[in-house]
Amino acid sequence: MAHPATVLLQRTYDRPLTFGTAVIAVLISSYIIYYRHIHPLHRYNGPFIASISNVWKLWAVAADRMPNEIERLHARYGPVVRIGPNDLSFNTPEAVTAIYKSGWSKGPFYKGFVDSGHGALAVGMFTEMDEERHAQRRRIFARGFAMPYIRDMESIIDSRYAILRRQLENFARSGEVFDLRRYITYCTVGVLGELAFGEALGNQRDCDPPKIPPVSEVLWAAILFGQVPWAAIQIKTLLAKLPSANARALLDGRDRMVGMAVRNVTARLQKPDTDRNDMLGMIMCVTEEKTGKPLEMPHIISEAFSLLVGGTHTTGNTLHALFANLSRNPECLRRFVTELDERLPPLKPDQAAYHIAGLEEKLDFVNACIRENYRKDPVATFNMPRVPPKGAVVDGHYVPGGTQCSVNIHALHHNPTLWGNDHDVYNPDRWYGKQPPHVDFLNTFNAGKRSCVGQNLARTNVLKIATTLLGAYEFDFLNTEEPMVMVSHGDSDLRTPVMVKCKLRGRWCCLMDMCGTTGGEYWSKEGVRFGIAALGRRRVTAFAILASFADEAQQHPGFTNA
Ligand code: HEM
Repeated sequence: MAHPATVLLQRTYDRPLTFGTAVIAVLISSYIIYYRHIHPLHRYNGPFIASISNVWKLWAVAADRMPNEIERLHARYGPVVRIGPNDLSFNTPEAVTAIYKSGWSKGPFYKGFVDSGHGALAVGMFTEMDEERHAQRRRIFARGFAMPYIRDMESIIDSRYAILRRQLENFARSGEVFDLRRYITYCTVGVLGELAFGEALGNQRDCDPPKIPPVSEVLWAAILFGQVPWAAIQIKTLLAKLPSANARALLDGRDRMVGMAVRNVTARLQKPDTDRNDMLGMIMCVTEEKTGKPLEMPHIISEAFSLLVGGTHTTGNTLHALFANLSRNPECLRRFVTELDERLPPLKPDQAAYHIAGLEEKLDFVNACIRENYRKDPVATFNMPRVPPKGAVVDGHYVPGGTQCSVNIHALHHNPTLWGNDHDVYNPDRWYGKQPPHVDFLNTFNAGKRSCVGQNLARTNVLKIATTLLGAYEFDFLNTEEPMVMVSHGDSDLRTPVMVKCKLRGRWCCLMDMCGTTGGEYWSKEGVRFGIAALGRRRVTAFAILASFADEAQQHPGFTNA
């Protein structure tokens, strides 16, 4: 009788397909058994598919649902969820402290942001995994993002707001309906361009959409690649071959944006002696701490790329959400405007916006509205994993070294144990009262040494634009019955338009163009303009000023000259 081993070999030889299938089945079962029952994260709950592959994360990003899905998983499984074979998600402030304030490095996810196959980009501040090199790079940027620099540059920032106001004043005059989001986007992109590159980006004057940096597409691609960084190049090749316009747009967006960064840096290098103290100029002047050499071109381009990605879409989207939230809460809008009227003097006729110095301190309810918007609709909503070098405890849970740990900002801001069951409701009053939520509950700009370096600029833009627009114009919001649809490519994007009609509010009505000093840059109420015209443009009389415009008129040089 033949030996059993010989029989088995003989059968294997006879039926190779069956044997092959059996081997594959054994390997797959062992893989699943390992990740489900032996792997150090096996005791953490989460979707089955997430425990054995990164397919769940890929799906959540591809479907634009990552933040909402993470929120849903926490509601189901509690404060810690396994969202990948080697990934844990948390949703508590204690976890924010442990993960982001302990100096852990960024996880392999961030390799998705480094160009896969494109020569121009090097590792930059945002993607740098080495903490020491990151700290050096961040020191370079520190001056450019500090509040004193932003105050110094305020007149340049305001020059962009002046264009925004002229656009709105044209709409006020024509009575046309428009989508406020568009004009805010052009303005915030313009501001970033001025500060970062010394020249406007995005063509604010002509409102030319192709000139807006395609940040959404870039983030979508980077975040998708980041879920499986070891397969980024293969995914890119696959996407390029798909007969899908969306896939093309994704890849084109990334290439277009790299192109924008290269163009801006090249243009800036050609005028090294410009007296404009922009951020790129600062970066070009610095030298690497260790070598004493100036930064090489791919590094400069990479930092320019980070500024474009980090600084444009985020600020614009925050403001879009703020206007959408206020328009759906008329009582909040009324209190916001009343506080502006009570606490701020009218803008002077030649002032495009309020000065940032002391502005926040003068306002309470306005700050609560902005803070609540940062809470309910944070825009940076991709998972931002950090990796402990060795085993650590996060919010009472043991985490082995090398695990990707993250607190999704949206999930934290919608954790019912922190905010109550009305976490989906826009309610600025939750920031009032004897016990407002702890400041650590809010993590819009993330925490620790890799938190948002541009937050001073972002906060400045949000506060100045919101106060100026709502102080100067009365908006008729037209589509407030439509639900606010936020889609997340990783930076949440308000898809619902903010359709408005606007008119100048009486107390802001400007006499400037009546006095003929600005070449018609400002608009005035028809009735008053009429009266002035009859009297001659430079003769502003008490008749024309009437009581409600007296303050503005008296501050205007044209008044004293008249
Ligand atoms: C409302 C507006 C903004 C929000 C919500 C926001 C949010 C964030 C968040 C959450 C991070 C941390 C990302 C991570 O850990 O992976 C970050 C980093 C960063 N942000 Fe912002 N940001 C905003 C505006 C800006 C602006 C205006 C700029 C530049 C002008 C900017 C530039 C950056 C850069 C360069 C980083 C990387 C910092 C580092 O790794 O050290 N951001 N931002």
